[in-house]
Amino acid sequence: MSVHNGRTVTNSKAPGTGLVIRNLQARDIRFPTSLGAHGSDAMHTDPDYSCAYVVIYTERDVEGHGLTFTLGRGTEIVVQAINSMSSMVIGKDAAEIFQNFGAFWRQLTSESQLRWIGPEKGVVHLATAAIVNALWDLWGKVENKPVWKLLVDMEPETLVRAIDFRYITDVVTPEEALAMLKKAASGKEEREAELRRIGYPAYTTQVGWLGYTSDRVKELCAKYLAEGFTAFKVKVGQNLEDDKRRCAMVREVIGWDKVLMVDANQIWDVQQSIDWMKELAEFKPLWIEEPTSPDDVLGHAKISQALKPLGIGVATGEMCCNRVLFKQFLQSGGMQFCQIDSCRIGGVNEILSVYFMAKKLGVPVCPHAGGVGLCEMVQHLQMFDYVCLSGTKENRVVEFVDQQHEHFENPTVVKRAHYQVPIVPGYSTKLKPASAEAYEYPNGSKWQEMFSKGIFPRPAGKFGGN
Ligand SMILES: C[C@H](O)[C@@H](O)CC(=O)C(=O)O
Ligand SMILES: [Mg+2]
Repeated sequence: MSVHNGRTVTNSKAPGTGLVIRNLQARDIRFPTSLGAHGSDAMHTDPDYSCAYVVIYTERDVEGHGLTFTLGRGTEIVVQAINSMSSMVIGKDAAEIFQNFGAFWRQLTSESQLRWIGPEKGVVHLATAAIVNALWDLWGKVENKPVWKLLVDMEPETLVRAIDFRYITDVVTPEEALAMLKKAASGKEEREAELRRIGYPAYTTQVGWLGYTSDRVKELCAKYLAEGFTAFKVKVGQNLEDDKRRCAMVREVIGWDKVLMVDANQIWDVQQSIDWMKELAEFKPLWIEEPTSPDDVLGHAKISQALKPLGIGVATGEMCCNRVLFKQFLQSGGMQFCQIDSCRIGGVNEILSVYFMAKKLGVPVCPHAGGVGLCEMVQHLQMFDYVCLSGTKENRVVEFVDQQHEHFENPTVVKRAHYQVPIVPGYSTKLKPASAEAYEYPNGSKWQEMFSKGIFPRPAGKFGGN
């Protein structure tokens, strides 16, 4: 095998496994979550949990489903970006893509004109994520395995070939990644068996959306406590007195032996983050999430240093735009908890590179999952990490939000606050056809009904924004 740095290797084609991609469809799917303030935080006060949803059709009776998460308005722009990229996928042989996925990923993200509107960030990168996630779903289905198991059983060489190491070889090289996988191979079977028995620990954010009333927050804390949750995340950042009141209220219900996290969704300046968190320190939060701009690596490092004596870590990553930013956060001490997101960077391939860097630099990964389909996807990634790479659950937990699962054909299963291993082949990303039809924006039956009842205004303008 030739471990490479994102370049094409010539001997990679598996004979007789051709799977030509015939078509790729992108759809704008939106759920009206703003009506109940579900998903609300200090910055995103009225999110309509949405996604740009991709279906990849092949010459055989197998499809790939993928998505990238959005908040409503703007989803149409991501759909357009996916359409603009689709010619790089249609007509390709998926079997060839999978054998040398890193080289294909580099092609997709390096298209000589399209890259100008990124590169590897923003709308084009969200579009990349949707396409790449659909390809992994397809791969899992072709191999008849859920994606976590596909990764677990994969030859380390094939897995490493899926990653484009450009820009990160100063921290981790393909050879090192390969060595890490080989080193972690001992104990794999035991960890997989344990995962199948117990699952992977989850924390909940469902209790703490900023737009929820106090009664609702208390009721939900009690509900998730009774379900066995031991870690709870609460949104903060708009009003200090209100934050104190809410944190006190949550502590009153969950007690002091449980874990509390707080999330500011980027609302503060650097010094303001430090000052505000000193005020909230009495509630003993494990971490402050996204205190300031998601691009401010040195600002996060300063906040981390200032809060360390208070026992508060900094968590970030859900809006970290690519592996280069993750590299700098991990190198600089700007994140004590690395929150990969399955849709923000370029899909599974790039996320794997972040897992390798996090392992090398000793930072635990706690995936972000507040969004449509994110719980469905990140469970696969974290399970791979546990079985094949980090080999530990220490300081690690996966976010769980209890929303929109009913729209997926194979939703996450969480029991006793643990994600259960997905058993259906693929990446758990297929929406139920009836849900996709009903919530397609703006022509789906649910949206038409809401427009005619005046619940939402009919969209105006070329892009259909409401
Ligand atoms: C707008 C989203 O709901 C966001 O608040 C999610 C998030 O920050 C999280 O889950 O963490
Ligand atoms: Mg967050």
